Amino acid sequence: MKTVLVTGANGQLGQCIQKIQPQHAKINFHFKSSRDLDITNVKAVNDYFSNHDFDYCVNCAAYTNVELAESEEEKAYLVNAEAAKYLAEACAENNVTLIHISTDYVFDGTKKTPYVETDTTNPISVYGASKLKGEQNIQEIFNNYFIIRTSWLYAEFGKNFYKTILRKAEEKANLTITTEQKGTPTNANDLAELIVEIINTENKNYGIYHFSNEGEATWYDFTKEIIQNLNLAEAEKPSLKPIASYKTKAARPVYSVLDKTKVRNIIQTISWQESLQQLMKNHN
Ligand SMILES: NC(=O)C1=CN([C@@H]2O[C@H](COP(=O)(O)OP(=O)(O)OC[C@H]3O[C@@H](n4cnc5c(N)ncnc54)[C@H](OP(=O)(O)O)[C@@H]3O)[C@@H](O)[C@H]2O)C=CC1
Ligand SMILES: Cc1cn([C@H]2C[C@H](O)[C@@H](COP(=O)(O)OP(=O)(O)O[C@H]3O[C@@H](C)C(=O)[C@@H](O)[C@H]3O)O2)c(=O)[nH]c1=O
Repeated sequence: MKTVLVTGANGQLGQCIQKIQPQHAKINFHFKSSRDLDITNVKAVNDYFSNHDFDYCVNCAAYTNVELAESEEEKAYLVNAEAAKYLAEACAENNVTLIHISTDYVFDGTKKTPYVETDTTNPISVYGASKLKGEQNIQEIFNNYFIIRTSWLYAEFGKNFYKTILRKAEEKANLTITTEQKGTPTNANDLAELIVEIINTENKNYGIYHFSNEGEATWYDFTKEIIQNLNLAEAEKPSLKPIASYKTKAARPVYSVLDKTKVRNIIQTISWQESLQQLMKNHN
């Protein structure tokens, strides 16, 4: 039996892990929402670790509003960098393995081929910079971590681009979506499977890993695929127009496809289209 703390458990990824809990009876999960355990409260974190005997901490807690982070820099760094340090310190102190999630936005997007784990980071947004600082803080403290960088997460839970498009489709809004960035949409349910696989196999190959679904897409391509999979007659579908750029406060990498060679030693990866279709078959 392994005992696992999941922080930020009511977010998108946290809920995906909660969903598969019944299939993993050998894991004793402690799901903690932001209300139950505020990871920026160092005393609360240390007390919680002292009172339990965890094998793993899966940190799903984060400040994820890329736009708002530009004007709430302090808050973004507190959650994404400082609190990641508190968790790493508590993990080091209590001999707990930390599974921490990071992002493709740690890169600047100037590469033209998939990013490998050792590529130079150079975030171009506050969110990306705060997540990178979180990675660095963890690495300075100990070695027993998995930092999983992923991209463009979506699921049936929480707030994400996929759900925004479903809502707009329902409203029959006219969609104008950018072709400026290329990355890989990733079903957060697949990331949840990877995390549980690491725990179940007691994988000790610590380090940074890149994980996403396979293939590449622009946000426009992703939207087109979502609309194609909607259970609606053609006439009922929303109109969709590609645009060169969509005005935003935060800059986003124009290219952020991740190389999955390393993570394929742990889990098989599937194409983003296949994973999207599976999700939409079950939720439409
Ligand atoms: N979403 C995406 O597209 C991507 C996400 N990632 C990373 O994946 C991870 C999971 O993201 P995702 O599930 O989508 O994010 P969500 O925003 O859906 O969930 C984050 C959760 O963290 C909680 N949280 C925020 N502050 C604190 C705090 N101080 N203490 C405890 N909990 C807190 C939030 O709670 P509340 O709502 O109550 O504040 C929320 O439930 C994050 O590390 C993110 O950076 C990486 C790439 C892509
Ligand atoms: C709503 C909307 C957005 N866009 C553009 C804006 C932006 O360039 C792109 C993506 O929009 P979003 O703001 O929803 O996505 P964004 O918040 O940038 O998503 C990111 O979230 C963080 C947490 C990550 O870690 C990243 O991997 C990535 O998933 O789509 C349109 O072109 N049309 C629209 O109607």
